[in-house]
Amino acid sequence: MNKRTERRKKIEHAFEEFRETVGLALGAAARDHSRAAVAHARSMFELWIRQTGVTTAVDDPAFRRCLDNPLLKPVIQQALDEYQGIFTGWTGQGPLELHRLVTEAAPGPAGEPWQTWLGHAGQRDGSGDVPGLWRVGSAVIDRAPEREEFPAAVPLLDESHLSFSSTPETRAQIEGTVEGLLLRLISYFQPGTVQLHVWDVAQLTGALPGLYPLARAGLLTVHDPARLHELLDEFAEHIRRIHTSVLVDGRPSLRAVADATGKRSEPWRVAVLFGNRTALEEQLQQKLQRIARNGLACGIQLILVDLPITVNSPLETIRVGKDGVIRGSMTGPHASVTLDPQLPREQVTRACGAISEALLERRSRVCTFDDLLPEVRWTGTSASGLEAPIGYHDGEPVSMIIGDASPHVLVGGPSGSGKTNFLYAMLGALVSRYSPDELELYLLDFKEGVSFAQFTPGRKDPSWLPHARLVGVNVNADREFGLALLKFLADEMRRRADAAKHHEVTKLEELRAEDPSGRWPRIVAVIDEFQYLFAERDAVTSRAVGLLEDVARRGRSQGIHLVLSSQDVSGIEAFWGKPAIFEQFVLRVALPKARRVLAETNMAAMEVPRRHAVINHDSGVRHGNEIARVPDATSKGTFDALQLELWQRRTENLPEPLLFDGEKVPRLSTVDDFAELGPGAVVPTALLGQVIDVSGSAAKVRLLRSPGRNIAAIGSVARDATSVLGAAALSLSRQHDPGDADFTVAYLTEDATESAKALADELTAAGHGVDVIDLDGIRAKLDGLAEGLNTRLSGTCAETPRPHYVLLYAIDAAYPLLEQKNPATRQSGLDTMKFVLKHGPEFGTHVIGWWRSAQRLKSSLIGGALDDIGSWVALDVHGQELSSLAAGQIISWAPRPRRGLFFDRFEHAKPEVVIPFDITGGQ
Ligand SMILES: Nc1ncnc2c1ncn2[C@@H]1O[C@H](COP(=O)(O)OP(=O)(O)OP(=O)(O)O)[C@@H](O)[C@H]1O
Repeated sequence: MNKRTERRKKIEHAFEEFRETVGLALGAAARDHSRAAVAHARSMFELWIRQTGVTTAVDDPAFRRCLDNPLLKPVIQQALDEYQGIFTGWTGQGPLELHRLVTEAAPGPAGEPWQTWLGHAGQRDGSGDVPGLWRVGSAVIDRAPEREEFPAAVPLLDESHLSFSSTPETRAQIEGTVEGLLLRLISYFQPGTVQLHVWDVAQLTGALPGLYPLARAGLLTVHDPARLHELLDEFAEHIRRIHTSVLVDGRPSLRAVADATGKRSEPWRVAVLFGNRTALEEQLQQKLQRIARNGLACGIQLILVDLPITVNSPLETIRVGKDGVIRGSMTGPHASVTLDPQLPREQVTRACGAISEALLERRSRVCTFDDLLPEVRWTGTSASGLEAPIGYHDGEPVSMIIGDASPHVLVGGPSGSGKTNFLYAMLGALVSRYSPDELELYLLDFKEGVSFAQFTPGRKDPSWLPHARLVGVNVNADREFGLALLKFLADEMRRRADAAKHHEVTKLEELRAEDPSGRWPRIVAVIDEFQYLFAERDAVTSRAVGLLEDVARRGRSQGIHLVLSSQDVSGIEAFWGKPAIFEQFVLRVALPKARRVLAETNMAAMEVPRRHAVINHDSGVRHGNEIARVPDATSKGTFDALQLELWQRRTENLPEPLLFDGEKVPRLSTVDDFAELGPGAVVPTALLGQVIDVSGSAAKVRLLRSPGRNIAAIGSVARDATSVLGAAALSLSRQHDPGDADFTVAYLTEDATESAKALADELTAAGHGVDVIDLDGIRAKLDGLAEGLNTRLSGTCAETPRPHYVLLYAIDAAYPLLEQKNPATRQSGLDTMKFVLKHGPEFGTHVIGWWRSAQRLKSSLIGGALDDIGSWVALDVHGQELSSLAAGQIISWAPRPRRGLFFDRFEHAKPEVVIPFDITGGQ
């Protein structure tokens, strides 16, 4: 091969190499380009997936084409792996856990499907656990790898308000959800525990028609579209009331009170307000905001539908988006909610009907007297007050509290409205809770009839009420008895105040703490038909008003409480004229159609049905109204059975209550003051009758050996006058040993004969010397007495004079005889009588005489001799005839049967009423 050829080959080879090298370089570049292009495509693809979301991307048809591209597959796979990785904690676990939580927080009708509860009335009373959540539907997390459902629920009652916003297309669906939610609420609790209020801006009726049967039982109120302000005002007032009367001890909410006391005292009020997507006018908006802010603590729950509002309180929302997707604040923005389907209309109506029925039935269930009584008797302590149920409302007890905040009670209602029955129910509830050491009762009934008499032992029923210390019946003619009771209470109040002062405290509660061994029961004084006490414009009324004012104002701190009952409070001028008294009667009880017991604008008593009462612890203002059905407490087997049971429980040493029966004439022999008399008295005391006081004491005249100690019975009523003389003689007789006293019994008219002789027989039987004389012997007797006194006056007799009681029956009948003068001495028999009256007492000779008129007494005792009658009992004699016998004071006294006016110049400032004793048939 030549050189040329060789060189050529070399060149060709070099070119070959060059080409090869260029080819290699170009191939590598193309490969790099293609690799970069794939990487870029993958990155772009990944970016797109990330931006769109892998789950959305997977659903995109354009995207689906890329799924087959093997170059992009790994990108998808990686995104899907990552996405699955993110949900590993959720898938399978999350929804299950939510199921568990909601089942726990929303038990029974709060969360279960309607088939298990719709149509049955709930049993829970709201005091125990309240569901934390209430189901509205289900939800799914939009982008979860598995579309696993979980329940969607919202907190309600006490926790949060709820707001829905819908689209026009979904409004009906939202209404269905609201209906379902409300049914869950009312089916969970006892009927009455949740009350519904519905307001729809657009329509008078229409919203939630399935619930209308609830209105029958007052569980649902549909409000007028134009009157939202009324509903809001009502709620605002409710909030105020709860704050001023229930949340008074620092507890922040009704829920807190229920947790502490174990009792939900107020129903929940749920207001469902349907709007039209425009805001309310400013004023309503503000009211609604205030209610939203303060309502939850007071049991008010708002459910708003399409009512735009911003609130500064917990508010859950459920909104339907423009895309039709429903989202809730509980489930968050990534979950779409499927609301539970609307409940079948027919079943809803039927269920609401059944719930209403259940409530009406429970309300009408006759709560019995026994329902008012505690299972265990006498366990209550009255240190800080008295509290007892007196009736029921919606099956729940309604209590009354007598204590520092509501010390006195005013009960009103027309005749037949049930006042007496109410008082029995109240007393039954109290006496079964508090023992006689905790509570004492003073019971006064001005009504004709003897309704309180059953508290004392009777002939048929020996039992008596252990708490009763005093029972007054048939006292309408004896207003003085009301006065006596008030006086007793005022005295007791002072005694307690002194004891408190001694222990350096001011109130009964503190006194009891300082003096634990002392007996300081609360005292409740009940005066039925108390208007009789103020019936006249006289001294009794003015004294009663003064005492009542004192007790009403100061009794509260000393544990002395008044319960005044009347058929017509408005007629009691004396009472109304004294607002200071009236204000103290904070607790008002109005029976049906009662007038003026409650505040003037409070008409509740006009609407309350028979056998119900309005109980108001707020001086009768409207927001304090509580309605109670009062059980029958007067039929056989109610109060009487309780009394028998408590009577058997009483301690041995408990004394019987004192009975004052205005219709009964007290027997001398049964009076304590008589029984206590015995021989050896330093100053003999004559008992003339029973005075009207709380201890049933006798009118006493101490027969000192001093001038003026003679006694006159004045008036024409033989029965009463002879009683006065007889009781005086018999009581004096007991104070002398047989034979130690002399009695003269002079009967000078026919109608005195029988009683005078009977008395003489009794005195003789007691062993005393008795000289019985008639008209024939009177002059000689008086002359003899005068002679004896003369001897003593002249000092010729040194013997101690014997007590001598001279009983002159109708002495004025002997005046014609006595007026004749003794020709020798020029003295008349009347002069002799005056002499005996004047000088007798100093020597133990006391005249106890009956003059048949005041005029006759006065005419025979002219010239200062009237002063020798130091004490008297006037019977059918008018007040003005008596002034000269009572140091000239004006005496207002209108005679009344079986009553006398007693005055003892040496003891009394004013006369007092007495009841002449029954002394017939011996003591
Ligand atoms: N809650 C009730 N349940 C059953 N019966 C009742 C109830 N309240 C009242 N009664 C009955 O109604 C009647 C009248 O009641 P009550 O005597 O208590 O009325 P009142 O207002 O005291 O009437 P009055 O002033 O005329 O005496 C009585 O027969 C009583 O038994």
